[in-house]
Amino acid sequence: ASGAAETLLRFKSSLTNAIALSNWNSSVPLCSGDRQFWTGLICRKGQLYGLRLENMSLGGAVDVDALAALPTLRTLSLMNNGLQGPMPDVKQIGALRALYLSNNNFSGSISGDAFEGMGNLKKLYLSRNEFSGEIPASLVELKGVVELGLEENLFEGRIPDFGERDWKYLNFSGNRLEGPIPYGLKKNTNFTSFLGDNGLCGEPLAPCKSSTKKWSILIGVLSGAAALILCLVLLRCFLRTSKSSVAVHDDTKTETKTKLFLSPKILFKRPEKTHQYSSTDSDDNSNLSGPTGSALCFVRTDRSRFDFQELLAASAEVLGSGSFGKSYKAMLSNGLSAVVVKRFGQMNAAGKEEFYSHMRLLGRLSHPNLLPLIAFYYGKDDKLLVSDFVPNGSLASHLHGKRGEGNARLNWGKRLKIIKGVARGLSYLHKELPNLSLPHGHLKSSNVLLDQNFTPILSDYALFPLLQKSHAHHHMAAFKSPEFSPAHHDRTSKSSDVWSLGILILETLTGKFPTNYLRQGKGAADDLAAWVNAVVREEWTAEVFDGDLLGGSGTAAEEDYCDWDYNEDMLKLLKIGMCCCEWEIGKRWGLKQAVEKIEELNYDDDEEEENYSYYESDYNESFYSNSSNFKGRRRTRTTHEDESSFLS
Ligand SMILES: Nc1ncnc2c1ncn2[C@@H]1O[C@H](COP(=O)(O)OP(=O)(O)OP(=O)(O)O)[C@@H](O)[C@H]1O
Repeated sequence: ASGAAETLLRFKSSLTNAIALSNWNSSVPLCSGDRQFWTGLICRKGQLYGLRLENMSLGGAVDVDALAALPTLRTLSLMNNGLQGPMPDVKQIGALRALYLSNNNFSGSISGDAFEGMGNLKKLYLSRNEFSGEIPASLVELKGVVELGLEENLFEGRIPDFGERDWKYLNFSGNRLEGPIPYGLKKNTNFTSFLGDNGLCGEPLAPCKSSTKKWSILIGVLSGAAALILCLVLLRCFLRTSKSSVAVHDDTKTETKTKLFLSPKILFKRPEKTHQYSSTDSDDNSNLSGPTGSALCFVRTDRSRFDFQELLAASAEVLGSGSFGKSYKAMLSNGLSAVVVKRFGQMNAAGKEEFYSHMRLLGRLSHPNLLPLIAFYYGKDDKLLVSDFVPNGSLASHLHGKRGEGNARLNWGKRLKIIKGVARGLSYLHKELPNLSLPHGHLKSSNVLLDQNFTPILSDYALFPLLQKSHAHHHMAAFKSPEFSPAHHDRTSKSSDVWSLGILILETLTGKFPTNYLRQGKGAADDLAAWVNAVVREEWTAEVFDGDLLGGSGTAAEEDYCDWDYNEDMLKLLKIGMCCCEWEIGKRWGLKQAVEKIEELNYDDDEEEENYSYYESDYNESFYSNSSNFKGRRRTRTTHEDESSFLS
């Protein structure tokens, strides 16, 4: 084996879950001309030029010593994996031109000299890890770097002065940086590059307050606070003497307010209100007639408006980091409405005109099972989409999240209600957006939000035309369908949404997280649909259902299956799910058929469901006794007089 092959195998051995690299084999050459024989290699003129090991679910730490022994290596991408540990000592691979480590679990501070001597580096992406501490000083010395992605880490302190450059990409957003934005960074950047960094100021954000101004504000605040305290003391004395219970009530109020004020999650706070991106909203929709300025554009007439400054000034918390960027919940200053701002960093597939017209299209959609788009912001690198906050979590959090207070188990009634709503919302999208190849495209359980009544509300729909293709291919649910193969022609179609619906149904019935969400194209042995198929074929059908759904409390292994119960409609829904998950598109059900079949299923009123009245009223013994396909067993309940006859 060549030295490079041995070195690569050594590097591989430091990784965990390197299944995607199973064809790395020392008896096979690495490259021939520009062709590579090992997965993830980039070859140039018969030599190893780069490693592109993205989206492979790789874990473990990076063996930089091994990589340093590859003298021709110029580009290294380990993006979108689960790699851990501190920042790898990349200066050992001094000739690198591009380094992509985004979307991993790297953490800790990066030493100041981490990039010393890497004079060839042009692109550095460390986004969406947990790097902390200051931005390393050695980075500033690398004058060739024109693409720098540091967003969504925990960097703190000031942004160093990189001098003037023609930045092709620059992003510091979603960190804990503070202080003035250096002058040189104003060129080719806009404020989205700094969004979410509490404490940054200066162009393109609001101006920094001068220190004299700060002092006068401080003095003003202090004297105001002193006056307030005096008033409070007097008020308290007065209340004490009049009615003690009122004083107790006041204390509680003060405590709540303090907690809110001290919350570390205040992200959008900005010092003052004047920068060039203040809203240009008018009362009509004229700002949507074409791409005008950099403003928050409202797409609906039925919503009260707020301006960008209000959004920036809102208290906000991070809801989570998805495949496209972070989502923030922001409480508007009216104190009543909460909105969600989702930042998309890979949304440059459409030009500005096309983007605006797509937003207009989305703004016209209206259905009880769709999350309405309220407004958007169009920036060169980042786009922001604003929608309502939906208060009851997502289907994913209810199925797979922690059990406990506020996260009651989902009974059959709720699950069926959710699936029905999802089917209706999806069917509406297919009807209203006939020209889109993927009317939803990203249907999965974290994009099914639930309101207080467990009405499902679909989010992140119809975005495919806007997203960079390669990013969409890696992340969107439709591209996890069997008809998509990264290496071949993309055969996804509207039917891929049906496949996603099928997976969602199976996930909802089994309570299992579909590994399908993590992988592109054809699944393997752990494919949820394949698992369900196998279990049903083996007639262990009761085991397929989530224990919670059947009234059991533990996992399948812990349960006594004689205590389990399922009903005819659950089986019908299981079948619908399986028919939607057919690998062959020709055999797969169409959406219309799936929706019709789902609509035929019944559920009782939620309240009754909670009391298990379902089991009393809808129990269909003849189905169970006649069914030879399924081992139906009834949950042992003292109220069932006919228990023994069923089991015998
Ligand atoms: N409008 C909303 N109201 C309430 N929660 C929301 C809203 N939008 C998103 N969330 C929740 O915020 C979290 C992050 O959402 P986000 O859409 O960014 O990522 P995701 O759904 O996990 O992945 P993806 O980006 O692939 O859709 C998720 O738990 C999601 O359920």
